[in-house]
Amino acid sequence: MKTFVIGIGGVTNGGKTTLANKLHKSLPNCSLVCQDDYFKSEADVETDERGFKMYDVLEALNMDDMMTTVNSWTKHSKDAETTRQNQNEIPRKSEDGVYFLIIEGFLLYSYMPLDNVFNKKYFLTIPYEECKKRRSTRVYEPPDPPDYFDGHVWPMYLKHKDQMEKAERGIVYLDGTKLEDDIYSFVYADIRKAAQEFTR
Ligand SMILES: Nc1ncnc2c1ncn2[C@@H]1O[C@H](COP(=O)(O)OP(=O)(O)O)[C@@H](O)[C@H]1O
Ligand SMILES: O=C(O)c1ccc[n+]([C@@H]2O[C@H](COP(=O)([O-])O)[C@@H](O)[C@H]2O)c1
Repeated sequence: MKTFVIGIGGVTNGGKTTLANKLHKSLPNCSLVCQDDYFKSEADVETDERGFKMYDVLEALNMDDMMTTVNSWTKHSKDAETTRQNQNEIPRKSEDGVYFLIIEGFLLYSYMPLDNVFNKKYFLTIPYEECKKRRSTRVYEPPDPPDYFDGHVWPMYLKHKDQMEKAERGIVYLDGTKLEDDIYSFVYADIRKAAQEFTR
Protein backbone atom coordinates (compact mmCIF):
# COMPACT_ATOMS: atom_id res chain seq x y z
CA MET A 1 0.00 0.00 0.00
CA LYS A 2 1.14 3.52 -0.76
CA THR A 3 0.01 6.72 0.83
CA PHE A 4 1.05 10.14 -0.45
CA VAL A 5 0.64 13.09 1.88
CA ILE A 6 0.53 16.66 0.52
CA GLY A 7 0.95 19.78 2.67
CA ILE A 8 -0.75 22.99 1.51
CA GLY A 9 0.64 25.57 3.93
CA GLY A 10 1.08 29.31 3.78
CA VAL A 11 -0.03 32.70 4.91
CA THR A 12 -3.59 33.48 6.02
CA ASN A 13 -5.76 34.22 2.95
CA GLY A 14 -2.98 33.04 0.66
CA GLY A 15 -5.40 30.74 -1.20
CA LYS A 16 -4.77 27.45 0.67
CA THR A 17 -8.43 26.41 0.97
CA THR A 18 -9.14 27.33 -2.65
CA LEU A 19 -6.21 25.23 -3.90
CA ALA A 20 -6.78 22.32 -1.49
CA ASN A 21 -10.46 22.03 -2.44
CA LYS A 22 -9.64 21.87 -6.15
CA LEU A 23 -6.98 19.22 -5.61
CA HIS A 24 -9.33 17.26 -3.35
CA LYS A 25 -11.90 17.13 -6.16
CA SER A 26 -9.47 16.12 -8.87
CA LEU A 27 -7.02 13.67 -7.28
CA PRO A 28 -8.17 10.02 -7.09
CA ASN A 29 -8.63 8.38 -3.65
CA CYS A 30 -8.10 11.71 -1.94
CA SER A 31 -8.94 12.85 1.60
CA LEU A 32 -8.60 16.33 3.12
CA VAL A 33 -7.70 17.48 6.63
CA CYS A 34 -8.02 21.22 7.45
CA GLN A 35 -6.02 22.68 10.32
CA ASP A 36 -8.67 25.39 10.84
CA ASP A 37 -11.03 22.67 12.10
CA TYR A 38 -8.71 22.15 15.11
CA PHE A 39 -8.79 25.64 16.66
CA LYS A 40 -9.49 25.54 20.38
CA SER A 41 -12.61 27.28 21.64
CA GLU A 42 -12.25 31.01 22.33
CA ALA A 43 -12.14 30.52 26.10
CA ASP A 44 -9.15 28.18 25.76
CA VAL A 45 -7.06 30.54 23.62
CA GLU A 46 -4.57 32.69 25.56
CA THR A 47 -4.81 36.49 25.59
CA ASP A 48 -1.67 38.64 25.34
CA GLU A 49 -0.85 41.77 27.36
CA ARG A 50 -2.63 44.00 24.80
CA GLY A 51 -5.81 41.96 25.07
CA PHE A 52 -5.35 40.18 21.70
CA LYS A 53 -6.47 36.55 21.58
CA MET A 54 -3.39 34.62 20.44
CA TYR A 55 -4.91 32.60 17.60
CA ASP A 56 -1.83 32.55 15.35
CA VAL A 57 0.32 30.20 17.43
CA LEU A 58 0.35 26.39 17.65
CA GLU A 59 -0.98 26.54 21.23
CA ALA A 60 -4.31 27.85 19.86
CA LEU A 61 -4.81 24.55 18.04
CA ASN A 62 -5.62 21.01 19.16
CA MET A 63 -2.68 19.60 17.21
CA ASP A 64 -2.75 16.24 19.03
CA ASP A 65 -6.30 15.71 17.76
CA MET A 66 -5.27 16.65 14.23
CA MET A 67 -2.37 14.18 14.41
CA THR A 68 -4.77 11.47 15.58
CA THR A 69 -6.94 12.13 12.51
CA VAL A 70 -3.90 11.89 10.21
CA ASN A 71 -2.70 8.67 11.85
CA SER A 72 -6.11 7.04 11.62
CA TRP A 73 -6.30 7.98 7.92
CA THR A 74 -2.95 6.19 7.38
CA LYS A 75 -4.18 3.11 9.23
CA HIS A 76 -7.51 3.12 7.40
CA SER A 77 -5.74 3.36 3.99
CA LYS A 78 -3.51 0.45 4.97
CA ASP A 79 -6.53 -1.64 6.05
CA ALA A 80 -8.41 -0.80 2.83
CA GLU A 81 -5.45 -1.95 0.73
CA THR A 82 -5.10 -5.22 2.70
CA THR A 83 -8.81 -5.93 2.14
CA ARG A 84 -8.41 -5.21 -1.58
CA GLN A 85 -5.43 -7.59 -1.86
CA ASN A 86 -7.15 -10.30 0.18
CA GLN A 87 -10.11 -10.13 -2.18
CA ASN A 88 -7.73 -10.72 -5.12
CA GLU A 89 -8.83 -7.57 -6.86
CA ILE A 90 -6.87 -6.62 -9.97
CA PRO A 91 -4.03 -4.36 -8.80
CA ARG A 92 -4.35 -0.81 -10.03
CA LYS A 93 -1.59 0.63 -12.17
CA SER A 94 0.97 3.29 -11.21
CA GLU A 95 -0.31 6.09 -8.98
CA ASP A 96 -3.93 4.92 -9.19
CA GLY A 97 -2.88 2.61 -6.34
CA VAL A 98 -1.98 5.61 -4.19
CA TYR A 99 -4.13 7.03 -1.42
CA PHE A 100 -3.69 10.81 -1.31
CA LEU A 101 -4.12 12.93 1.79
CA ILE A 102 -4.08 16.74 1.63
CA ILE A 103 -3.35 18.56 4.88
CA GLU A 104 -4.16 22.27 4.58
CA GLY A 105 -3.31 24.97 7.11
CA PHE A 106 -1.44 28.13 8.08
CA LEU A 107 0.89 26.52 10.65
CA LEU A 108 1.74 23.12 9.18
CA TYR A 109 5.51 23.30 8.97
CA SER A 110 6.02 24.61 12.49
CA TYR A 111 4.63 21.42 13.98
CA MET A 112 7.44 18.88 14.11
CA PRO A 113 5.41 15.62 14.50
CA LEU A 114 3.96 16.24 11.02
CA ASP A 115 7.33 16.86 9.39
CA ASN A 116 8.07 13.24 8.46
CA VAL A 117 4.52 12.65 7.31
CA PHE A 118 4.63 14.86 4.20
CA ASN A 119 5.71 13.52 0.81
CA LYS A 120 5.35 16.94 -0.77
CA LYS A 121 5.14 20.38 0.85
CA TYR A 122 3.77 23.57 -0.73
CA PHE A 123 3.70 27.06 0.78
CA LEU A 124 1.56 29.89 -0.57
CA THR A 125 2.78 33.46 -0.09
CA ILE A 126 1.25 36.85 -0.85
CA PRO A 127 2.65 40.31 -0.02
CA TYR A 128 1.62 42.22 3.13
CA GLU A 129 -0.76 44.68 1.38
CA GLU A 130 -2.58 41.95 -0.52
CA CYS A 131 -2.86 39.82 2.61
CA LYS A 132 -4.24 42.70 4.68
CA LYS A 133 -6.76 43.50 1.93
CA ARG A 134 -7.98 39.90 1.57
CA ARG A 135 -8.14 39.42 5.35
CA SER A 136 -10.26 42.59 5.79
CA THR A 137 -13.03 41.00 3.70
CA ARG A 138 -13.13 37.82 5.76
CA VAL A 139 -15.05 37.34 9.01
CA TYR A 140 -13.63 34.92 11.56
CA GLU A 141 -15.37 33.81 14.73
CA PRO A 142 -14.51 35.83 16.80
CA PRO A 143 -14.01 38.66 14.25
CA ASP A 144 -10.59 40.38 14.14
CA PRO A 145 -10.52 43.33 16.60
CA PRO A 146 -8.99 46.66 15.38
CA ASP A 147 -5.23 46.41 14.67
CA TYR A 148 -5.27 42.63 15.01
CA PHE A 149 -3.66 42.07 11.60
CA ASP A 150 -0.71 44.38 12.27
CA GLY A 151 -0.51 43.64 15.98
CA HIS A 152 -0.76 39.85 15.95
CA VAL A 153 -1.44 38.07 12.63
CA TRP A 154 1.32 39.45 10.40
CA PRO A 155 4.10 39.47 13.09
CA MET A 156 3.29 35.84 13.98
CA TYR A 157 3.34 34.89 10.28
CA LEU A 158 6.79 36.48 9.82
CA LYS A 159 8.11 34.78 12.95
CA HIS A 160 6.93 31.31 11.90
CA LYS A 161 8.08 31.78 8.30
CA ASP A 162 11.52 32.82 9.51
CA GLN A 163 11.81 29.70 11.69
CA MET A 164 10.59 27.53 8.81
CA GLU A 165 13.11 29.00 6.35
CA LYS A 166 15.98 28.44 8.78
CA ALA A 167 15.06 24.76 8.88
CA GLU A 168 14.31 24.61 5.08
CA ARG A 169 13.11 21.10 4.31
CA GLY A 170 12.17 20.84 0.64
CA ILE A 171 9.27 23.26 0.59
CA VAL A 172 7.91 24.38 -2.80
CA TYR A 173 6.94 28.08 -2.63
CA LEU A 174 3.90 29.26 -4.60
CA ASP A 175 3.04 32.84 -5.57
CA GLY A 176 -0.53 33.26 -4.31
CA THR A 177 -1.09 36.36 -6.45
CA LYS A 178 -1.04 34.24 -9.62
CA LEU A 179 -4.30 33.09 -11.18
CA GLU A 180 -6.07 30.37 -9.17
CA ASP A 181 -6.18 28.07 -12.20
CA ASP A 182 -2.46 28.51 -12.92
CA ILE A 183 -1.49 27.68 -9.34
CA TYR A 184 -3.77 24.66 -9.38
CA SER A 185 -2.50 23.36 -12.76
CA PHE A 186 1.12 23.63 -11.68
CA VAL A 187 0.55 21.87 -8.34
CA TYR A 188 -1.68 19.17 -9.82
CA ALA A 189 0.94 18.25 -12.47
CA ASP A 190 3.73 18.37 -9.89
CA ILE A 191 1.87 15.99 -7.55
CA ARG A 192 0.99 13.49 -10.30
CA LYS A 193 4.63 13.43 -11.42
CA ALA A 194 5.92 12.99 -7.86
CA ALA A 195 3.38 10.26 -7.15
CA GLN A 196 4.35 8.39 -10.33
CA GLU A 197 8.03 8.49 -9.36
CA PHE A 198 7.06 7.42 -5.85
CA THR A 199 5.25 4.27 -7.06
CA ARG A 200 7.86 3.28 -9.64
N1 LIG B 1 -5.00 33.02 -6.69
C1 LIG B 1 -5.85 33.88 -6.15
N2 LIG B 1 -5.95 35.14 -6.62
C2 LIG B 1 -6.81 36.05 -6.06
N3 LIG B 1 -7.60 35.77 -5.00
C3 LIG B 1 -7.54 34.52 -4.48
C4 LIG B 1 -6.67 33.51 -5.02
N4 LIG B 1 -6.83 32.37 -4.30
C5 LIG B 1 -7.75 32.65 -3.35
N5 LIG B 1 -8.19 33.93 -3.47
C6 LIG B 1 -9.17 34.62 -2.62
O1 LIG B 1 -8.52 34.95 -1.38
C7 LIG B 1 -9.39 34.76 -0.29
C8 LIG B 1 -8.80 33.74 0.67
O2 LIG B 1 -8.73 32.48 -0.01
P1 LIG B 1 -8.65 31.10 0.80
O3 LIG B 1 -8.47 30.01 -0.20
O4 LIG B 1 -9.82 31.00 1.74
O5 LIG B 1 -7.31 31.36 1.63
P2 LIG B 1 -6.70 30.62 2.92
O6 LIG B 1 -7.35 29.26 3.03
O7 LIG B 1 -5.23 30.54 2.64
O8 LIG B 1 -7.00 31.51 4.09
C9 LIG B 1 -10.74 34.32 -0.88
O9 LIG B 1 -11.53 35.47 -1.05
C10 LIG B 1 -10.35 33.74 -2.24
O10 LIG B 1 -11.39 33.83 -3.18
O1 LIG C 1 -11.31 29.29 13.04
C1 LIG C 1 -11.25 29.89 14.14
O2 LIG C 1 -11.75 29.46 15.20
C2 LIG C 1 -10.49 31.20 14.16
C3 LIG C 1 -10.77 32.14 15.14
C4 LIG C 1 -10.08 33.34 15.14
C5 LIG C 1 -9.10 33.59 14.19
N1 LIG C 1 -8.82 32.65 13.26
C6 LIG C 1 -7.77 32.95 12.26
O3 LIG C 1 -7.65 31.92 11.32
C7 LIG C 1 -6.44 32.18 10.63
C8 LIG C 1 -5.96 30.93 9.94
O4 LIG C 1 -6.89 30.50 8.97
P1 LIG C 1 -6.73 30.93 7.43
O5 LIG C 1 -7.80 30.12 6.77
O6 LIG C 1 -6.95 32.41 7.32
O7 LIG C 1 -5.35 30.52 7.02
C9 LIG C 1 -5.48 32.69 11.67
O8 LIG C 1 -4.77 33.81 11.15
C10 LIG C 1 -6.38 33.08 12.86
O9 LIG C 1 -6.17 34.42 13.32
C11 LIG C 1 -9.50 31.49 13.22
